[in-house]
Amino acid sequence: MPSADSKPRTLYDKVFDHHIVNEQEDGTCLLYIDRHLVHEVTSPQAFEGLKNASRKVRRPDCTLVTVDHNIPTSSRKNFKNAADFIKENDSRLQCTTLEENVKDFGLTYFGMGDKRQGIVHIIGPEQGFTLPGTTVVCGDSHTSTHGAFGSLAFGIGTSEVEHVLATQTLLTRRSKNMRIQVDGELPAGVTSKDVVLHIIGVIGTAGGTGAVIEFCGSVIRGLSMEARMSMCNMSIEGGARAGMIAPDEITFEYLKGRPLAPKYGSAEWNKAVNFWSTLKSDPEAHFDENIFLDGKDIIPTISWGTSPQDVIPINGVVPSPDDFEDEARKLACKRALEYMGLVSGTPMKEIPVDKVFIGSCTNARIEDLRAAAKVVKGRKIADNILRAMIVPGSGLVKEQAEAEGLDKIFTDSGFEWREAGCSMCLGMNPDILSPKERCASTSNRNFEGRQGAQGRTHLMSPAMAATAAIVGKLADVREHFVPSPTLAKVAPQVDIQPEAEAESPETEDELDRVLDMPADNEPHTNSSAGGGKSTGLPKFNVLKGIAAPLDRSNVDTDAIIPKQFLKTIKRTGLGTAAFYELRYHPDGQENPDFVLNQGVYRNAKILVVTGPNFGCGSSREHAPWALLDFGIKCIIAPSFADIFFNNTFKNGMLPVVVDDEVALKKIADEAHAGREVEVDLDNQEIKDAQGNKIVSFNVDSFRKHCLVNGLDDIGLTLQMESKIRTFEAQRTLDTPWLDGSGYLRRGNRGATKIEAAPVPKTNRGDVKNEPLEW
Ligand SMILES: CC(C)[C@H](C(=O)O)[C@@H](O)C(=O)O
Ligand code: SF4
Repeated sequence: MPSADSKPRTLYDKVFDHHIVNEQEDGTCLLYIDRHLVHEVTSPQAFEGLKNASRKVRRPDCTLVTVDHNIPTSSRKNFKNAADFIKENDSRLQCTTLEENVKDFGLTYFGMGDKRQGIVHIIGPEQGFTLPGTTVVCGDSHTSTHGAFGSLAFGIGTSEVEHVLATQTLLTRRSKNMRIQVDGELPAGVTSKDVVLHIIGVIGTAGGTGAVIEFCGSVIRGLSMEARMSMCNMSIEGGARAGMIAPDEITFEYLKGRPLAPKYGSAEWNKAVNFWSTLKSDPEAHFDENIFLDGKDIIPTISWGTSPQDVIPINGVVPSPDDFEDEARKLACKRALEYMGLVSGTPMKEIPVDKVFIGSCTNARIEDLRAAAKVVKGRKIADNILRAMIVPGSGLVKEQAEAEGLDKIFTDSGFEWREAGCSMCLGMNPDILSPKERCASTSNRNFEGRQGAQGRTHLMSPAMAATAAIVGKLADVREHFVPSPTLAKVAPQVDIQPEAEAESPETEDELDRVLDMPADNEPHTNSSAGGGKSTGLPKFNVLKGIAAPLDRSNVDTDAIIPKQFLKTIKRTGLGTAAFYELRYHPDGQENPDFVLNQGVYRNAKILVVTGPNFGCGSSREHAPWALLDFGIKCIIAPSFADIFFNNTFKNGMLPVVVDDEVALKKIADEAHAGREVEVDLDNQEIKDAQGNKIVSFNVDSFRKHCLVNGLDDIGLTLQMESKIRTFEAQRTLDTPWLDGSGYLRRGNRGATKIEAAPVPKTNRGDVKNEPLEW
């Protein structure tokens, strides 16, 4: 718990240090994970890996599972089971596979028949599963949401999901510290969504790369928990590994009475609050980067383009490529305007809207629905609006909203009142935009095709989306409706009080009791030798081959592999899906202009990207899987988004950062000329076809060691068993409330019973012996 020395530390440093199980000389840390959230899209391959290696889930009591991305949001009045209810074959298969896995591994699951089901980042906080000072992970980039509680919460890829399931730890490195301080006060009508969109406009989508952001200042302190969650949620859109806010009275108030939080008023609660109150940055703590903003300068903000950094105040005009100095930004602006069907100079408020979506893990909490309902109450949506949807973030949010009569307000004004799920945020279910439809959306990503092929997304706050629905155009909530204080400052606390099943200890004596350990009161240990073996990886030493040039910046993982291909339960066969929207025209014909459709590049082994921030956006490991299946084993770029970067190593691929412009140009010239390039990992050099060195590159020594020896890091981590056990024993003493309680207790009492669904066969390779060595 206490730091090794008394150097002033940031909130992030404190939580990180508190969870180190082991630290290697090169800075690779084995971090203990307190909370693991799981959903259907990024878990099937992880569970399959466990099964192939005969491994168990180490801490079922620290794992919570739900379905959210694929499920329909139509009425569940006649719901019996997922297998009958979900009409699309691949979506159904992914959900029933999850249900099978939940049963096989004895995990707590909120399925579609359970009102606690919802978007994974809504239900974690709602249940009190997310607690201050914890490490929280999920195979989902918006895990950053949970940082609003002062937890260190970040998205991981599927290989890392498997690692956490098997070991309850993760191999990671320290991030930089970035502080974003928003002081002063927000003008009326401005919400936390406007603040975070404004911030992303300031720092850019790569601004937080390699860093954890701490949001602070009087504006942040004045926000409700829900508003704080919306902000931390979108730290990933600013490129950060995570976003954090120091816990305070508002946090503790929110946690009171939550089923999985320590019982309010108990000795355990008091002990927890004492600990949580220490979780703040020391006054002298060092931040690698500081951004200071004044709340009064922020006005309702919306996006105009196809990246979350393309934002503008609602009273602005559509920008022109000439507004940007940087060549890459000029090009990106031109392309975005074409895609969005916008003309430079058009006032934003003159742009008509076709559809309105109020939902997603950013803005589908009760407070968001209240803010939208205030705007639409007694008014009708405009005639030109083809469809307006409200998708509550969870069954409990829906129930609460209905108890307050919000559903009636929405349906009276012409909105559809849906069931909980991710819905049109990414359109993995039937809720999608048609080509060229323009949507006012409270979600977090406006990438090309995000809400439906050729759909056009404008990001904004719930009050602004509701205003757009009534006006029929993008509109300023402040001009149309008298702003209420709830839009500006602290909104009322959430009233949701799900039936508590927790039996928190009442006395100090009970504090050393572990409530929810597996039957034998021990974690489910996976051995590193004998019983648990996993697939090794092919070795990576020297790779020589054709390099395909890609002259783009901020290539997002939605572009590398669109959502429709995420419904697979396999890791292989995704090569045809790589860059799908760029490689194929809407009629299915190849686009001859895209590099991977041209001559020698069809056999490229290396991708040379000349713009920064490759792989930003979602955590989908399907992105490296698709590239690998296409034949690409190495990507060279000036910079990468953090999660994508990690995911490539886990698949025996090598991402190489070349930020020297001259060297990168030389490599790109070789690629453009169709000549081979050699990536020599042993010597850490990139060479031309003749073997002449172009540039040296850096790589973490542990990662290199794993790549050149083809090592699987789960096997390596399992050798740390005694250290993990020692850590867990100390954790039980220091923070006993983190050992599962309530419905997470032994035997999963309280969790929904799952009907068996057959597990289809998949084609992951056979288990074979792996080399084990740190
Ligand atoms: C499916 C999942 C991997 C993805 C993410 O990581 O963000 C999704 O939630 C998204 O919003 O694109
Ligand atoms: S960003 Fe959208 S798709 Fe991703 S978890 Fe949140 S609601 Fe679901």
